[in-house]
Formats: sequence, C-alpha cells, structure tokens
Amino acid sequence: MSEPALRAVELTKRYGRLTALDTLTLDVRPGEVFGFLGPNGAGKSTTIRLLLGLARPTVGRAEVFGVDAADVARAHASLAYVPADVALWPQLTGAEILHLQAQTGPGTDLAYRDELVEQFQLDLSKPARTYSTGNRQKVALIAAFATRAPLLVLDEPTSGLDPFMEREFRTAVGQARDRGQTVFLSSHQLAEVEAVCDRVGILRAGRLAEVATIGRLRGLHRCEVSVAYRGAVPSLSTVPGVGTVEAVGEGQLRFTLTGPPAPALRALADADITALSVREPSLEEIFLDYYGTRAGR
Ligand SMILES: Nc1ncnc2c1ncn2[C@@H]1O[C@H](COP(=O)(O)OP(=O)(O)OP(=O)(O)O)[C@@H](O)[C@H]1O
Repeated sequence: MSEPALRAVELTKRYGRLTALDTLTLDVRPGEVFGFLGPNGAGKSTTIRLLLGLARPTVGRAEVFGVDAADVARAHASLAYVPADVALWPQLTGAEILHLQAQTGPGTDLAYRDELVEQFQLDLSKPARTYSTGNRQKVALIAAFATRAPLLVLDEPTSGLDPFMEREFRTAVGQARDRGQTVFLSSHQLAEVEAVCDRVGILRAGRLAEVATIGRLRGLHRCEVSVAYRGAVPSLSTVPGVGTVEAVGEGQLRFTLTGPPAPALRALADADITALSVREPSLEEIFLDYYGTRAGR
C-alpha cells in the first residue's frame, strides 16, 4: 500500500473557544513506528479520536490508508485500536473476550495471540471485572497485537503496565514492525518513545512543534563537549556552533555545540588536547527545551 497509513490534513478541533488541535498536517508512512509525544492536555487523545472518526474535525480531514476517517466501517477494517482507558465486558473472562475480539476484528493470528498471553503473563480464566487497570490494558494490547491489521493505534499503551511488562510491550512493538505493521502510539513516556519509535511528533498546546527521527531530533539540539588540554587555552568563543564555554577546573573546558562539529574540531586541533568526550542530550532534555520548564499547555 503506497497510501500513508495515517494522514492528517489541516486537522483542527475546537471545543468552544479552546483549540484542542490546531491545523495538524502529518503523514505516517506504512511500516513505521510513530510516536506522538506531548504533555497532559497537549491534544494527543483528541488527535487520535479524529484519526479514528470518533470525533468530527472542526476543519480539515483525516485518512486511514486513503480512506476518509469518517467512513468508519471501511477505515476500521485496516486498524486495531487500544484506547487509553480500556473498558471490557465485566462478566466475560479474558479468554471469552479474546475469542470475541478474534471473531469480530480484522483477523487474528491465534498462535501468536497465545504467545502474547504467555509473554504478558495474563490469567485468562478470570472475569474482566476482577482485572486491574494493567490487566485490562494487557487484554486490549494482546487483542490488537495479535490482529493482522496493517495499522495499530495505541493511546498511552503502557500507562498501566509495570516495567517488566513494558519490556514485553517493546518486544511486541518490534515484532509488529517486523511483520510490516504500522504502529502509531501516543505517549508522555520519553524512554518508551526512544526505545521503540522510528519517528516522533512533538505536540505542544495543540500544535505540532516538530517531526523528526530520534537521531535527527538529537542532532538538532546541542550536545555537551568536555576537553582536557595542556598549555594554551583552546580558543573557541567565536567558533560557529559553539555556545557557552566554561572552565571546569585546571586545564579543563566544557562547551555546548550545535550543528556540524567540524569548526570546533579544527579549533581544538590547534590546541594540545589530552582528552575529549561528547555527551548527547537525552530525549528528556530535548523535551524540556520544547516545553520550557515543566510541561504544560
Ligand atoms: N470533549 C471535550 N470538550 C471540551 N474540551 C475538551 C474535550 N476533549 C478534550 N478537551 C480539551 O482539549 C485539550 C486537549 O485534550 P486531550 O485529551 O486531547 O489531551 P492529551 O494530550 O491526550 O492529554 P493527556 O495526556 O492528559 O491524555 C485539553 O485542554 C482538554 O481539556
């Protein structure tokens, strides 16, 4: 399929005077794992509801593999969705729910589903009303990952999972990618996005602030270089890309660097450098650059 798995064209949602999503234009390519990152209230769930045809855009449109999101029956034939708050039929057991979903969804790989039940250590014999939040999330994730749907849409998929289960989740996303499925997941967990996503979109107060691969996102941001030197102090203050330079001890300097390192390396080559280390920003530092201090609308 050459159509994008998901397409948003100037997608906008207003609730009265509040613009929850502001002219979002975005293509998610078939086969990629796309992370949609943003703090509480940034508009992630609103975007997902619009992409799934669960809410109507004020302006713009959304498509799933070229099908208008409003054409729910056709659009949903090629996707599986796990909402942020999973609701299950309380009187049915986990096994009965998985059976029901396999019969009504876009087709399920039953052998793989059994493997997932093992991986996620889910007790299928219990009625869903006795399941914890995390166990309800597991049922929905297992049902979604076991489908052959070309697109998986996961809203805050690990919010109820413990760290061990988060690891299983990451494995399952990797297996989905290997099978060629597209995964679109929203998250405010940076480590998760960093671990599983090919590209990430950063949403801030309803607007898309950036779309980039994890590597490029880091490249756009400053890294921190520490050097030890003998003799004359390296002259860096006018070098392109070099930001703040600070002396951190006898014969030691630390400076920030943005963009290509060649000019800084040339400047350092003229000094007698005895040690050099480069620290890349963590995704958390990049995230904080976008949101200022504490994330918020
Ligand atoms: N039905 C609604 N009516 C009015 N305002 C709404 C409605 N749904 C969402 N909003 C508002 O739209 C904004 C975006 O909310 P949304 O739930 O999409 O954010 P989010 O990024 O998913 O946040 P979280 O991470 O907390 O789930 C918020 O200010 C929210 O209060």
